Amino acid sequence: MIRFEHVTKRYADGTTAVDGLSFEVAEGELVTLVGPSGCGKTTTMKMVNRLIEPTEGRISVDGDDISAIDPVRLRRRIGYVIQQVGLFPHRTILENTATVPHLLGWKRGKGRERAAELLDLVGLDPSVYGDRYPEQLSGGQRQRVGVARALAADPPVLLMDEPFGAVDPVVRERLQNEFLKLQERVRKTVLFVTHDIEEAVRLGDRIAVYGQGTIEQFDSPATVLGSPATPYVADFVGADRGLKRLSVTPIEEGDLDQPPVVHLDDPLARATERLRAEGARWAVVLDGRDNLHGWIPADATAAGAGAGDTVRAHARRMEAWLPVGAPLKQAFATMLQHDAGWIAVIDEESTGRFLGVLTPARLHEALRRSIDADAQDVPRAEVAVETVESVAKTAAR
Ligand SMILES: Nc1ncnc2c1ncn2[C@@H]1O[C@H](COP(=O)(O)OP(=O)(O)OP(=O)(O)O)[C@@H](O)[C@H]1O
Repeated sequence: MIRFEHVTKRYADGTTAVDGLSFEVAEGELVTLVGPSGCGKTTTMKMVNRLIEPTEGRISVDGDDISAIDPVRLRRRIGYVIQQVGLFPHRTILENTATVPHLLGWKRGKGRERAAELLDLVGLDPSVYGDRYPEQLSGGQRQRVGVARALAADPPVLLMDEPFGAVDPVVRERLQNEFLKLQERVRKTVLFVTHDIEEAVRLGDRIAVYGQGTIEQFDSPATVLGSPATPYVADFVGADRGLKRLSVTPIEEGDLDQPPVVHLDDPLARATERLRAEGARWAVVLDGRDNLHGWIPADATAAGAGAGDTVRAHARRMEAWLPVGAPLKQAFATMLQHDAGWIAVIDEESTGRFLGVLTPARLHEALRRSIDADAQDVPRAEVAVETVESVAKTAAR
């Protein structure tokens, strides 16, 4: 879909920012360009929408040589999201989002309708945020508007230059998760620039690791982490690649344990009796729709329970939970944050249906699974084997 053939960019002062670059991004693929500051990532990206012209070589989008396409027309086929978002301060969020449809000459109503749809898609209720101005939004919300605006005219290609670089790490991780879900639905061909290897491995179907103006390795995240092509890549990927593997390995349903489950309206005496009979120290508490409510200890009856009590009166809320598919790293961080021996895993934040619990032992197994799967592609000796204990030590340092 996007193809670079022997592309070089030399600036007027003689700086060679990009040197003989050749690579391809397939349709619907998300490729992250990662590397240290000044290695040529932004130059690469800006050549795709002709904000910068190459000195040599050829770039094509969907088979068309872009040097033959009028830059303004070209940019309308390509969504562009940057760190500074660049929203118009005196236009509402809805108007900002409808910028490209407006430029394309869509009827006002149709453009606004599309903008509202897109705001919804990035998790901003248009009836709440549509009439606000950019300064009335948080940094993370403004980034979402940037993504919505870039998608408004449904371009096949999306260029994203450090789009989540300016927000704090927690918001950043949330935006990354949301963007991955969105990408599953819209399947754009994406070039994504970042200097953060962790972001690169989390988001990319493939990663291009840049040296100085050249690509040192272009491969799947697992291969880049498990089998760096050069000492430079190994150094850039870093010694803590076991931790990064935690970032790219999702929690799967098969990783979960099934502890005893009770419901809010169950009689307390019966529930605790059952736990005692099963030798369990606690049970997960669900509401009437099988959504996670919390947990209850086996000795709840000892804590001054009345005869007619239900589980509801003694259940404790559960803060340590995650949706399935979240990275193991987040599970590990959640366990540490809540000082929890296990965390609950639910279907999706929106439905809340309880699926099971993840324990440290199961987390360890999941990590092994990821390493073993990877070892099929790369020599075993190359794979860093991390245990939960060693990861915990690294994290504690
Ligand atoms: N207009 C310009 N004139 C001269 N040199 C430039 C120009 N723009 C960029 N460069 C140089 O080209 C090289 C690549 O810059 P580029 O912005 O592509 O890097 P980058 O990898 O995106 O860096 P960062 O992560 O800091 O944004 C750098 O050495 C930079 O100083």
